Amino acid sequence: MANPSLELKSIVHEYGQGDSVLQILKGASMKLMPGEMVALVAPSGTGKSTLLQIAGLLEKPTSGEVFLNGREASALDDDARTAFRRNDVGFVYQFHHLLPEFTARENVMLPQLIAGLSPREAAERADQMLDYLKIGHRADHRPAELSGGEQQRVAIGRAVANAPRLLLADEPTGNLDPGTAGYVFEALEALVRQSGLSALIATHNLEIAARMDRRVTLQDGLVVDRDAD
Ligand SMILES: Nc1ncnc2c1ncn2[C@@H]1O[C@H](COP(=O)(O)OP(=O)(O)OP(=O)(O)O)[C@@H](O)[C@H]1O
Repeated sequence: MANPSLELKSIVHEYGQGDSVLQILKGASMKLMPGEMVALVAPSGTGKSTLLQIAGLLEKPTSGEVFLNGREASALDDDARTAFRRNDVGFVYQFHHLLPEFTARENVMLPQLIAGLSPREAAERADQMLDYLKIGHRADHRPAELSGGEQQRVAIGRAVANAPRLLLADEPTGNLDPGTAGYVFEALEALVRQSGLSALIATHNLEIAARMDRRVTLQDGLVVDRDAD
């Protein structure tokens, strides 16, 4: 059987020190299988962003293990973690974080250039990606010239430009009106389904969550199946 794209084992995470320690995750475990799209739906402050940051190797857990594609990643040194993150994980956030001085195409090219592709290859792939996300006609525009939904589609294109195996998204439609949110999620979903990557997506939008393969929540610092109730 294939390795999970992501496996979290008994993740504990604390913020603060001494008397002010706040234990947010208390032994959270979950698996995400290749091609699976899972919604993380939980109240504000329960640790969704923390969990995503740990899964994407942006934050080291206080204890516990993170496996990406079957490889234990939490024990790697900083350089190896960075390489792993760059090659295997794509991130989408609530706010697009596009670089304002670059065009849509250049924003999607950037991670590919960092990964070593030639400018010509990176531009070709960026254009394909933007076409796929139905914003090819906006490739030469800067983020400030794009609508919120268009900006977020560029951010999705950038996240998957290096063909990661895992996509982590933290409220990717949280900043959009409901109609635009649905449209942007459709583009994200089509891309995930077509490329076979796995996605863990934190969202407060229950309609969007309903369209994923399954839903989990965070309860008392643990990951719990949300479809059971
Ligand atoms: N760097 C930090 N230092 C101290 N406490 C933190 C830090 N980051 C997060 N927290 C606290 O940890 C808890 C969980 O935060 P987190 O951002 O993971 O929650 P969330 O479920 O993503 O919330 P939201 O839905 O509001 O984004 C919160 O109480 C938050 O205040």
